[in-house]
Amino acid sequence: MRSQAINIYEQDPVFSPDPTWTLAEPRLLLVDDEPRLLASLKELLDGQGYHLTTARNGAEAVAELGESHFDVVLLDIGMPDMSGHDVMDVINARGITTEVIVLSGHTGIEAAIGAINRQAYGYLRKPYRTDELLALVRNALEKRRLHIENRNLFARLEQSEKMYRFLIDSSPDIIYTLDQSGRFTYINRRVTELLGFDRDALIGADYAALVHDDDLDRARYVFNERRVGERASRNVELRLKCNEPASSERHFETSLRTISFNSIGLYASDKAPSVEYLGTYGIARDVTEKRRAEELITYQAYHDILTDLPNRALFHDRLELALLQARRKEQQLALMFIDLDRFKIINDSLGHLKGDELLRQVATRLRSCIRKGDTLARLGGDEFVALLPDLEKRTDATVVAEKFLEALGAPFVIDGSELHISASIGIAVFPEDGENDDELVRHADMAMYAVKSDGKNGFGFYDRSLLDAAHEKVLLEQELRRALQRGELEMYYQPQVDTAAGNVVAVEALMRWNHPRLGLLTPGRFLPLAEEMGLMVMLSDWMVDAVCADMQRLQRDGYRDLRFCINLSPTCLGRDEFFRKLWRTLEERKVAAEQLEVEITENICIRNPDLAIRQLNRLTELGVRIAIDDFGTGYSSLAYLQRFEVDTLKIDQSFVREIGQEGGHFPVVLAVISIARGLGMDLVAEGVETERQVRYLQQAGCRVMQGFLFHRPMPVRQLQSVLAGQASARQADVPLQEAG
Ligand SMILES: Nc1nc2c(ncn2[C@@H]2O[C@H](COP(=O)(O)O[C@H]3[C@@H](O)[C@H](n4cnc5c(=O)[nH]c(N)nc54)O[C@@H]3COP(=O)(O)O)[C@@H](O)[C@H]2O)c(=O)[nH]1
Repeated sequence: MRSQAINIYEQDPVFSPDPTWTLAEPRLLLVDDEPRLLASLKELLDGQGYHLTTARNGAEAVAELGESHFDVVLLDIGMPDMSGHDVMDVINARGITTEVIVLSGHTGIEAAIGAINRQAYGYLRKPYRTDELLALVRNALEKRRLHIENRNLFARLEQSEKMYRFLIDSSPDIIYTLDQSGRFTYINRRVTELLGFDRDALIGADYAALVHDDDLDRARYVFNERRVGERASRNVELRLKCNEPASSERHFETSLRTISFNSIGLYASDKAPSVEYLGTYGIARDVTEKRRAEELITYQAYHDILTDLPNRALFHDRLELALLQARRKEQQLALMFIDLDRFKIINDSLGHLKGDELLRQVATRLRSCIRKGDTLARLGGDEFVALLPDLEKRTDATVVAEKFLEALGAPFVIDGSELHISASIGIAVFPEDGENDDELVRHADMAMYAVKSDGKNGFGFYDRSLLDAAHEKVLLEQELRRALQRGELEMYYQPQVDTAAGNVVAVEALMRWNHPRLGLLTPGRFLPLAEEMGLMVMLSDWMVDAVCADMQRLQRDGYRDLRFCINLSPTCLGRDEFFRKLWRTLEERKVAAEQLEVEITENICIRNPDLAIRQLNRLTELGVRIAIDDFGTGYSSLAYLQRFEVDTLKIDQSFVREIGQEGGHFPVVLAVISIARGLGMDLVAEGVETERQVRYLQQAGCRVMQGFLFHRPMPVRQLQSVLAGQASARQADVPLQEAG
């Protein structure tokens, strides 16, 4: 509500009430050049309740009239300097409001005519009768009183009219009246401010000049409203045209405003409305901003703010509708679940602002691949869905999926740097792969996961076998929860061999699940599930216990220098509790922290490098060694390697696997070896499977190796025999190479 302090009296002095317009003590001016007559006149009027002022000639009278206000002037005509007529001319010329009674010694008619022509109230010839004079003065004062009352009444009327106009014109609403044929008879100033129309030009114009063509039908009821009271039109919203005042061309409609109308019929009499219908009176309130705000809220409720794509809610609405139509027309429709590969890593390493920019660019590219009737929505994070109604055949979805992958294939430029990203797309087609909204989404999601676990960057359709896999997953989840209590988990150990000395210097602890139904499962089958289910902390705690127990056992066997390497998930490293647990267990088992090495991957520093570095330093303080696993495959900055103590670099199996042909050159392997040397770290090559690899690595300067060529991961009992065999072989001086 706008408020504005306006003094309407200031705008027009006519409406100021005159404080002198009161007859409490009437003011009389007595003018005569004959001092004796002036004195007797004064004496005559004294004691009558008047305020008397005297003037001895015309000039004095004019001066008094200029200074004070008088209700009645008793004026002599024949004065030497200035006649009574001259004084009256001054009174008339200056617009002085007073009543003049002429007192004349002249006997001729001219003096009387002159006085009457100058609007004298009365004329008395000298000598006059006292009672006659007093009566004339009283009558003049009565006329004066009536005049004052009239003026005050008029001023009040003018004032209230002005107040009414002011209120109507400063109303935030458009207020109007129409005649019986729908033509404006009145409209307030607000119409100009709001719609840009000249209000005078609108008077006499048909209301239709203002109304948007599409709303004319509804407008008819509002603008021809004959009803009054409760039944009259209330809060009817119409769109009104706006006039563009600045344009030199006659550009009539430039935009629209939404206006809410309340209107009633206007009748000549309040009492009998049906008798004489005059037209319609209405108040129209601008609700455009309210409407826009509501529209924005609705838009935001159904759209993803980052990409401007439909969100989950709108997507489900559209899917429901599309399904209704597809059922009715017996058509197919495709639902595609699009999930970006490795987005989390990119987002964590580059920061969320760049991640957001990437998502925006991805959305733009995906949108460019679909047709008008299709819907692309963002469900959240890096998950998009596409809905393709009117699908002629299943393979049409293939074309769109290929387009999506191709569109994402070109590099993205974010802040001047090039970025590559791919996507895994799962497709479910109605009615074959799902009958309803929920089923289709679930099945497309399953198909997408299948693509992910099949190497990502591709697309695949849902089929029943995926459902079996999903059931299997649910089953596995339940079994994993029970695996710990049932003692089905077991630690295996894979030796790391110093190929120059020929002995096992360390073992990597690798978890196994002796699954009652599926046999021995490697971590790839159940650790991601455990991570997803939030069981990782529990499993890690169990692993630390189990490894420390085995360390103690082997220590008792005499292997005090054997190093045990454990894999640690970032989820565990972030917990303070883990350190207490590790320290307590090492204490209880009486094994040296220096015998333990924690393998982490480079990515551990991506999400929260400061926390990771703090925690790694705590491990070092405990005496535990740190190894970087899969070095060279992740996303790390060498700068991080200098912020905590790294004891060992492990050359990743993928690099070792490349060492194929004899005499070849494998620069990544050489680079990792020289980094380790340069930073004074130990080196382990993992995944060594061939003699050729051993030779190359040895020549390049890497002595310690781990791989199937030497040993596969094994249970602790088997490890004990390997170590025992190694000890006796050394005694017999037999070269170390496992037989099986
Ligand atoms: N947080 C935890 N993670 C764990 C734990 N135990 C294991 N893991 C992680 O699982 C990854 C896979 O382990 P696994 O399936 O046991 O595979 C290891 C070896 O069996 C395999 N390997 C070793 N030598 C060879 C070889 O010559 N060829 C070949 N194809 N594979 C080989 O490599 C895995 C060990 O590699 P790495 O860890 O990179 O040294 C495992 O990598 C852990 O990340 C656990 O208790 N907690």
